[in-house]
Amino acid sequence: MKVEPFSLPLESPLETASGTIEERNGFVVRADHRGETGIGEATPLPGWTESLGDCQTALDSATSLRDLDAAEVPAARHGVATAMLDADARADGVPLYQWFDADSADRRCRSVPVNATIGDGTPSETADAIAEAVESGFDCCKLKVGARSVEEDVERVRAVRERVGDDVTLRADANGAWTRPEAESAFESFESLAVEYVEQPLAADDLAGHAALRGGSVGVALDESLVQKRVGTVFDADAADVLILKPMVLGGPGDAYTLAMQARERGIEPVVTTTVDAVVARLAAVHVAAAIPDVAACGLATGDRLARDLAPDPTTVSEGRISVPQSDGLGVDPSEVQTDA
Ligand SMILES: O=C(O)CCC(=O)c1ccccc1C(=O)O
Ligand SMILES: [Mg+2]
Repeated sequence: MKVEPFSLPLESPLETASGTIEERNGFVVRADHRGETGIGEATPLPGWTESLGDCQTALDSATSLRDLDAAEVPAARHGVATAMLDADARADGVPLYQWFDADSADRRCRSVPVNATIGDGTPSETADAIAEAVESGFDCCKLKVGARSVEEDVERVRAVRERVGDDVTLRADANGAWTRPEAESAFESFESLAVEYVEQPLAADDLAGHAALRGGSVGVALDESLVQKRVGTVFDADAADVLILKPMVLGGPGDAYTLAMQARERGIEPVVTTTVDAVVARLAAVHVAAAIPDVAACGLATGDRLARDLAPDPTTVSEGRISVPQSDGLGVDPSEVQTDA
């Protein structure tokens, strides 16, 4: 196994209620498996995964995937798991999304729907950013809330709704910022603004609070709660309409795919997102989404936030969809991946 560090600045930092993401540091992993060299990416995100140092330590000492615990070092595990899956899918001559479910291996998925991701900002900045996204083809936009008062966030969503009309699906992501009364007030206002769902309105450990918010027209999506709680506990709490699945946070593409299928069985809609990663991990997330039949719009259109990348991006985003590479494996040529770009 070969592990190389990289550091990539963001061209447009993402402002959220739990801080601003300004750069992404991680490791490219190359692993020989079944006669192929697969490529993976471990890009830890402080607060969501292990630290960069712990990720490096785990990668340096691991000899196989089994040495890497999804709950302890999810990003390191993601890096190795992705490299193995890339090699597996190459060895079997299929794009990675087809490799996840052998029973429907001839199902073609050429693109998946995506949402635009809009950070915090004033009402007019937010309306401008969403109008621009809609102009470039997105019909589903997610905006970050919770960094300012609920009144201001409601004003932002109202400004957006007035600007883009009723045909655009709007989602919000509070990143755990609200108290129960704040969330109740936001949900009440968001009903008339036709917000589809709110991601993580309350603190990650407040499953009962999330369960109590459900039942109206605004859905509850859990994201950070999956980091904090066992998935069985989340399912048992009946606290979510939607589960946000981040392969980097969950220990790899295979773990995320398995969770997506478990969610579907329970009537919970899976939504796959990146953690604003480099191209290798973004592709892994695209393949997870493509493996889910009729997947809802996913948070995969984050590539253009990076100022530079590890390799050319084979995907394109247009008309609110991201293309899915159809070549074997992830769809990136390992010889084109450079960590010193
Ligand atoms: O879901 C999206 O649209 C993009 C991904 C995203 O918002 C995100 C990116 C990095 C860290 C956390 C989050 C999040 O969903 O909270
Ligand atoms: Mg979220």
